[in-house]
Amino acid sequence: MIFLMDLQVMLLDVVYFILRNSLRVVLRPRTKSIEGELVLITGSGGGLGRVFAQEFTKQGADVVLWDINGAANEQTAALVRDMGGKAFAYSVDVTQRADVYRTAEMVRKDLGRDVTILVNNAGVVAGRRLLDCPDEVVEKTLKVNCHALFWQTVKAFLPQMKAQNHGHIVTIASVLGLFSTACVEDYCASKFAAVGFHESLAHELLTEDLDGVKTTLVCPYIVDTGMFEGCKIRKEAEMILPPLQPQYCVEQAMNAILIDQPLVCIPRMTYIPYLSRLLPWESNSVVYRFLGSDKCMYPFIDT
Ligand SMILES: NC(=O)C1=CN([C@@H]2O[C@H](COP(=O)(O)OP(=O)(O)OC[C@H]3O[C@@H](n4cnc5c(N)ncnc54)[C@H](OP(=O)(O)O)[C@@H]3O)[C@@H](O)[C@H]2O)C=CC1
Ligand SMILES: CC1=C(/C=C/C(C)=C/C=C/C(C)=C/C=O)C(C)(C)CCC1
Repeated sequence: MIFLMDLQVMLLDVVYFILRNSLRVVLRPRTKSIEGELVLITGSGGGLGRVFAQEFTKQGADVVLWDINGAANEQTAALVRDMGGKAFAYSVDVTQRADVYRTAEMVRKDLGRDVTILVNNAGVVAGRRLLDCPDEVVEKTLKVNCHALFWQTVKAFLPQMKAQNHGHIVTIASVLGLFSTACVEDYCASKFAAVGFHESLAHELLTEDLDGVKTTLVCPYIVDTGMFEGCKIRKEAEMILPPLQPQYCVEQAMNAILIDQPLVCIPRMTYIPYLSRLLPWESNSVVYRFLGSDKCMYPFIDT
């Protein structure tokens, strides 16, 4: 009897969430205020990280900026201060566990408060054919894009968020963490791992009833930051699915964060190849070939 009642409640919940999320496409839900929150952004020295710093500042949050490139990071901090915001820049190599823990402690001491929003954004890609790629380069991709998530999130900042049942963990993964293509083995492996890490953590928080600690997984398509310079699909397909502008990508991610959306693929059209993973492998391959997405990385790895 209890089983049947649980089943009924579960089915009603499933339908409710499908309807709610479909409605969210047309009716924008209320966004939360993050004024005064302390946001830590990794990889803030350029690309998406820099735009995130500016967008969080516009929302009234203070930003802690972590990047391996001290000079570039200081430039981001200066841009934030020009906007009237508060920025605190630290040079950190997120692959170095000890460096991460030491800097996390320094942030706590310097600012006297805890990070409440963590944006795991730093990322790298080898950009070489697997057999031409030195082991250390493969290892670096996995360390930056995946291992670092453990040090930053679990060890350095999550304990305080859990203790206060307040916070938000944002993982900047990629559509290449949901489906793959040729010649980016290091990157896909690391981003699929990042997605797995993020989702498992999100489940863990839910099972512990820590509903004040939110999670958002961001999966963008190609963004024009230079990281994937040259990556291209078929011309005709590119007219429908052009590379994203960094500003647009970050605005979409911010919308998702501010409404506590658990997953966002940018643009929405990229949910389609994610779902089509259920089709036979061969069917997907012919679609890839037709769209030129099987060899989309060739111009990138050859540059
Ligand atoms: N660009 C794209 O097409 C897409 C990107 N993404 C993801 O978005 C995120 C941001 O990418 P994007 O802005 O394009 O990349 P960028 O290369 O422009 O920026 C990444 C930043 O991370 C820094 N960084 C690299 N390694 C470390 C490290 N060990 N410790 C600290 N900081 C480090 C880089 O410093 P330095 O420059 O000195 O290396 C750089 O400032 C990444 O996770 C990426 O995988 C997702 C989908 C598409
Ligand atoms: C594979 C594939 C596609 C192309 C994807 C590309 C080109 C993704 C590039 C992503 C990047 C560069 C992510 C960085 O993190 C389509 C056309 C969507 C549809 C079919 C499957």
